[in-house]
Amino acid sequence: MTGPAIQVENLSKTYGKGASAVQALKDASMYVQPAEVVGLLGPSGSGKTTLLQCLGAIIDPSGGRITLGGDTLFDSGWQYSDRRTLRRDRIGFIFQRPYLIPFMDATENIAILPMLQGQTNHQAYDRANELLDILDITDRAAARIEELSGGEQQRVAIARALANRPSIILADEPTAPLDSHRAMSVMQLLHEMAAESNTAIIVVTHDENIIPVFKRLYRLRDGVLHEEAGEGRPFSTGT
Ligand SMILES: Nc1ncnc2c1ncn2[C@@H]1O[C@H](COP(=O)(O)OP(=O)(O)OP(=O)(O)O)[C@@H](O)[C@H]1O
Repeated sequence: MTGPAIQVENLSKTYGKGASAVQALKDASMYVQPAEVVGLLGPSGSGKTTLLQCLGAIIDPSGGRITLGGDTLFDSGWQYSDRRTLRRDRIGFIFQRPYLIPFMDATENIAILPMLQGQTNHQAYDRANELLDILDITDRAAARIEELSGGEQQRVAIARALANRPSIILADEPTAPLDSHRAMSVMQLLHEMAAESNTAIIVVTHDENIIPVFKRLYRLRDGVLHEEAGEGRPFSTGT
């Protein structure tokens, strides 16, 4: 193993200044190994979204260090001027709602990112078809987004997050809109995808049903991050 996919050291984030300043992250440190899926828990307002947005290079941390696959991304300042390209090429995002492009079909929604990355249409569609196959939704490839169920849409969103083979995926409550059976199958898929593509995945969740599947967890309280051992409960087969 070559070291963590992502390493965070003493990350802090303060919103605002003076009397109205909010210290949303206080010296947060964490790591995720390649192919590992970790949970990120914490009550509302504890800093989960702030941490995810710092890791996703969406907002600026106030201090600390973020290393992605050995490359320093942030060290008291961003080390990459083109953070849009950094996000597109190296980080995958899965949100609570899939945010798919409604006038494109499932395949096009997945192929668009590799095409933006500069791959040929042929390569991008090959990758999209491969992911549709792995995620077992090939039969819905040509469906418009509105014709897909919530679970199918979330599978397409997972495929899109994997399309550019990112080293890390940030998932913000990916199972929130799903019933418990679909939520568990999305979690199982995320674990399979992590193992298959050596991707590190951080899953923010409030979902009590899925918390037992994590082997390792981080919990935020008032901006302070702690590591915890999880149950690592196996997925039951045949569901
Ligand atoms: N843009 C902002 N400006 C000022 N304060 C903010 C901003 N965004 C978040 N905060 C504050 O930072 C703290 C952490 O917020 P954050 O959204 O990261 O929490 P969270 O754990 O994701 O909450 P939830 O589970 O409700 O989404 C909260 O006190 C919040 O009010």
